[in-house]
Amino acid sequence: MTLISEFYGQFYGFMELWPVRRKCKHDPDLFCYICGCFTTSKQGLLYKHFQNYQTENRLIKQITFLSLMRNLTLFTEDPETSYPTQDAAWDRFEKIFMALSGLITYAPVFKDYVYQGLKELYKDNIMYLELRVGQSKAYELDGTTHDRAWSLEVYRNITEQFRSNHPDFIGSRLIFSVHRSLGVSQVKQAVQEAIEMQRKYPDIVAGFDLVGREDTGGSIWYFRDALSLPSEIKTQLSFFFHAGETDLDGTDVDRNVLDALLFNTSRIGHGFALVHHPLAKQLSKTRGVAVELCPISNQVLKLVSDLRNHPAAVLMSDGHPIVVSSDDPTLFGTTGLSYDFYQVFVGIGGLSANLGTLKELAMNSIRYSSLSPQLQDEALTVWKEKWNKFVADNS
Ligand SMILES: O=c1[nH]cnc2c1ncn2[C@@H]1O[C@H](CO)[C@@H](O)[C@H]1O
Repeated sequence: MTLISEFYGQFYGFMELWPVRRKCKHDPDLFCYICGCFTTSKQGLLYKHFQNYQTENRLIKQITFLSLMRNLTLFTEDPETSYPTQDAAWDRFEKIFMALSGLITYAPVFKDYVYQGLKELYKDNIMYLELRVGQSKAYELDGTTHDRAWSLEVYRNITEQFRSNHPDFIGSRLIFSVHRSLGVSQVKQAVQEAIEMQRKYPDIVAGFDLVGREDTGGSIWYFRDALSLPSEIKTQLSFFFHAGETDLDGTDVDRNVLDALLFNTSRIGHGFALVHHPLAKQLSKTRGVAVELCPISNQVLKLVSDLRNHPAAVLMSDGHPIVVSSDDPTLFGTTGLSYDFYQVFVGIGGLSANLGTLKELAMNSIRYSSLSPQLQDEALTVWKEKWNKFVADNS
């Protein structure tokens, strides 16, 4: 993650010279990212390159690196031309995820990726992380794949290793996510798996979510049979639904915010449409269901251009519970969470935002986390010490 965002600016000019569409030499029927283009293959072709990487010459290695920079982020100097519509932005966004999947699920890379990710967040003063994880399985070069439990143990072991080197880091918990382009039975299977994993790894599995573009995927209501499974079998699975990430007022998708609340969601991802639904807005406030606000993501994916007009400005002035999140910082060319905090503070909060706003937002991240009340208290104690030092050092 750090690599991509730190080096991107430096190499951007040179990368423009690199031809865009090239056939992959490893599979001439497809285009691929390292050779310079998007593939339609589901898994991406990156794994093929690892097989030959050691023997490639220096120039090829450099080109590989530059191609990765160019193709694996949405960063562009002229977003209005590159992404004229929401469709264009989402199209490229999803393709990048497909390609990244082939890269980061190669088992040794995956372990390093998790560690480097934690390092980058820690450098940005993040003490605790709740991360949505997808369904891709880790693989080895001989073609074998690892099961979900293997990935969960990697997350757990790598986080423990990180904590032993950084004792003030509290830890990370995972939200199982499944793409909303799948069918009801596949989502039901994923819910079943999330229930099993939560039973086996209660310390790190926080719950379940549906991801992907709401405007083109299945609504929460569409998946109602799958999502009812936990209550049918009388078990508990927390939901952290993406809901209302749309500006299509009055559609089924727009009503996802209501259905998320009816399914007792613990937080609402984005909740951009929440202000259009007074009842949902009130329910979410009184139940303490925080909105995960991702300002940079909303801007890049073209839900809002001027952040002063972001619906969250209404939520903030109403004292609605809000947590700030970064969504997919690598893809947006940012790192950590500070960029999003800046946007919330300066853009959405406007002139009435002050030190108290930052304090409230930072504490919300702990208050509305999936940590137990006891762990939240412990985390708040550590956080308060850091906050007092920050204020003292800067006053
Ligand atoms: O802001 C978002 N809204 C909806 N889906 C998202 C967002 N960010 C990422 N993903 C989804 O997560 C998957 C990778 O795990 C991607 O396929 C993308 O659809």
